[in-house]
Amino acid sequence: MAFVLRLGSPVAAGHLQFSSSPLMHGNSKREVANALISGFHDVEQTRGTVSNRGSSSLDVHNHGSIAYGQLSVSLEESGVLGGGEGCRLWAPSAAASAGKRGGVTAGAAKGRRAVDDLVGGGASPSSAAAAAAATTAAGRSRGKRYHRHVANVELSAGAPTTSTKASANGVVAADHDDLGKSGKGAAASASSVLPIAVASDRSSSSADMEKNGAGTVAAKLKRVTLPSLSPSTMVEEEWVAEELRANGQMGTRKTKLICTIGPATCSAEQLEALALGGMNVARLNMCHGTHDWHRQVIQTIRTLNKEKGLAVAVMIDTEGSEVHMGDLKESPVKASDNDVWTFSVRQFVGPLPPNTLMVNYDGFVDDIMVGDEIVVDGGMSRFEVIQKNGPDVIGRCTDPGLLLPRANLTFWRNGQLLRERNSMLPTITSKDWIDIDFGIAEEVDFISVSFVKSADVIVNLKRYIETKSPKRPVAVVAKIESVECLSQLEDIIGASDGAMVARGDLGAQIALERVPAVQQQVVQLCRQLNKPVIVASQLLESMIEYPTPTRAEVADVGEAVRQNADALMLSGESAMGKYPMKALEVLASVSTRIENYRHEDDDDDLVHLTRLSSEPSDRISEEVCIGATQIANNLDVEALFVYTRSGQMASLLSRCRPNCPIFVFTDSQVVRQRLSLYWGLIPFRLRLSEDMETNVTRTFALLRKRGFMKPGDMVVMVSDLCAPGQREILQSVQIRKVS
Ligand SMILES: Nc1ncnc2c1ncn2[C@@H]1O[C@H](COP(=O)(O)OP(=O)(O)O)[C@@H](O)[C@H]1O
Ligand SMILES: C=C(OP(=O)(O)O)C(=O)O
Repeated sequence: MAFVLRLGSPVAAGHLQFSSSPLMHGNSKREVANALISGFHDVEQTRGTVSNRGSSSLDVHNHGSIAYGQLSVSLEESGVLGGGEGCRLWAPSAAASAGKRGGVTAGAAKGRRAVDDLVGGGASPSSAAAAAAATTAAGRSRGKRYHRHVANVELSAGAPTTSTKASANGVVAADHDDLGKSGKGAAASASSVLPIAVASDRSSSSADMEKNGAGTVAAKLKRVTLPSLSPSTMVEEEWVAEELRANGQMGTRKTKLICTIGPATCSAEQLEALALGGMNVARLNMCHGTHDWHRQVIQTIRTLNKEKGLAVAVMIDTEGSEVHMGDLKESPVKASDNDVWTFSVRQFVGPLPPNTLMVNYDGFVDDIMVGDEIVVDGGMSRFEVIQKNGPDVIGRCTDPGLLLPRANLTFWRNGQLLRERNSMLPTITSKDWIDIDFGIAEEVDFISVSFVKSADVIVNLKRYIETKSPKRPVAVVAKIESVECLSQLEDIIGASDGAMVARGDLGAQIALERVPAVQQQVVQLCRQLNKPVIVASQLLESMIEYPTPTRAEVADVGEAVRQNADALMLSGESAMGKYPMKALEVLASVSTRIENYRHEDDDDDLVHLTRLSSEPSDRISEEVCIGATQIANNLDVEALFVYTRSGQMASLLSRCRPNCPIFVFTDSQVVRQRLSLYWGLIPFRLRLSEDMETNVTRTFALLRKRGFMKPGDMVVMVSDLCAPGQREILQSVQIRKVS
């Protein structure tokens, strides 16, 4: 059976307990603890009028090879869960403890709540997203450990009042023939307390639970108080306080998130909300806005990093020699079937004539012929060229749709992409060089280059950056979006510091059905070549307008996470959409859930990683990281630690995609920011000592205070720092317990 928290459930002051469910059998203590803690945070976020400022405790223990856990939260006041959005599911419940308790079902999960169904409660068959997630997980489980991070909810104190009962309307109540004696009692008392629905899960009966020793969980639990992050407890030792200030609050999500900043997100408050909501990199598209506007955003992010101890990196994205429309008087404009529009290379001063669009590429009128097709934004709308008239090309709309400012334009003849003089346009235009100089001067972390067609352009740009800014290199990311680059992927990615699958323009240059395969190929190649990879464009496109994603969008995000991409990027969703914060939340929650399912796929992943270098010192670094990952996975440790000045060892560890988080300690904020883009890395800035033991003590203290670690946790440490008094780099792997 499944008890599931329902949005708007009344809960009474007293004790709220989350227990790990029998479906978590076989999970590690860490996974159980993470699931419970994440459940706790979910309740915090959705608690509505409930105050859970009371005490909380987490108990996790092993019973044989099986981990069990319980999280207790005491509520100071009665109230209603959920504040109008978000409903978290915990299921199933088969615990045998007596007393009043209640679980309530999600009922018909809709919209946003469907995303939350990915928690995997399995109690909401009406939710397509939950079904899709369940299918994916089941399909990938291959009979191995089956991670379902679910926990049940029991309410074990304080009888609710009639009024709270009445407020939980619309909840389905059903019988369940599998209820064991205690389960039935629980359900009966629950329904007298709170309305419930019982979903079937025959594999997890209370008998199972008892057989596995859960009935005695409470008696055996080792009690550990949840770490508090209140400022008063942070300042015992001055240097720890300093490190904490420098390193802010961070999560353990492995997939990194990039937000394009635009009018919807450029204020200091909005940027702070994004940064605290999990944005790892802020992207500025140089197609839009002025340098003054971009500078303001960059400065705000730098200030935020300093004041909040964050490491949000900044990426500028060049416009490139894309052919696109100009700005529109009003936006967006709709082109209807058979409408006649003029595409002109004239520079209009003042308002545009009706049904007229400017085109930024002068050669356009020479390249194009009557009968060709003009495709806007990869298919948002289409026009057939019916006439050429000096600087104007007249097109009749054959496929109605929206015209957005600066929308990309491609030209097709007989079903083939037109590669006339437009294909000879430079990858980096004179405007782009000015933007690149701006980026270097503003000390951005990444420059992503649009429409890369060969590796040369990347090599030249990197050389240019090195001469302009020898002390502070800026990483160069190649955008994979032109048809020409597909035949040279290995050279281009090899020459770059990372790649972006820019699916928007890519989908305008190749058949749409090829895009998923190219995405997978680029993601895999980047991992082989040890370059971070970003999956970009239309991940949550519908959230530009609507507060909830479509099921298909959730599945797309899930697939990119499953492929182990380093980062996901929001474009219009965060730049000019109505719900930038919600879009970021969806990326964060879907990534976290899908990451939990990913381990089963990766058992022999490491074996198939090609070796990167034949240089002896590089070979040693690689093997050290591969070995450390294997140890960490086999021992199921809580975390990997890496001490690094350049970030190289950290990137090699990220490439191994270990099961646990990777805490990186570096003394450079620049390196720390750059590492923000890499999968699984949680970079901290630390004054690195030459004495490794000092570093170890400091990092233990830092992570204990942060609440990431507790005494006794096992970690695997990798270091390439110099030994005291020695010049030679000493690479080491240690297995340590947190003291
Ligand atoms: N700096 C900005 N100023 C104004 N609008 C922006 C800015 N950045 C992005 N946008 C808006 O967000 C949309 C999506 O962003 P993005 O995908 O980066 O650009 P594009 O659509 O040009 O490829 C843009 O079409 C534009 O409407
Ligand atoms: C990310 C992309 O680039 P831009 O936003 O510059 O069009 C894309 O085309 O997918």
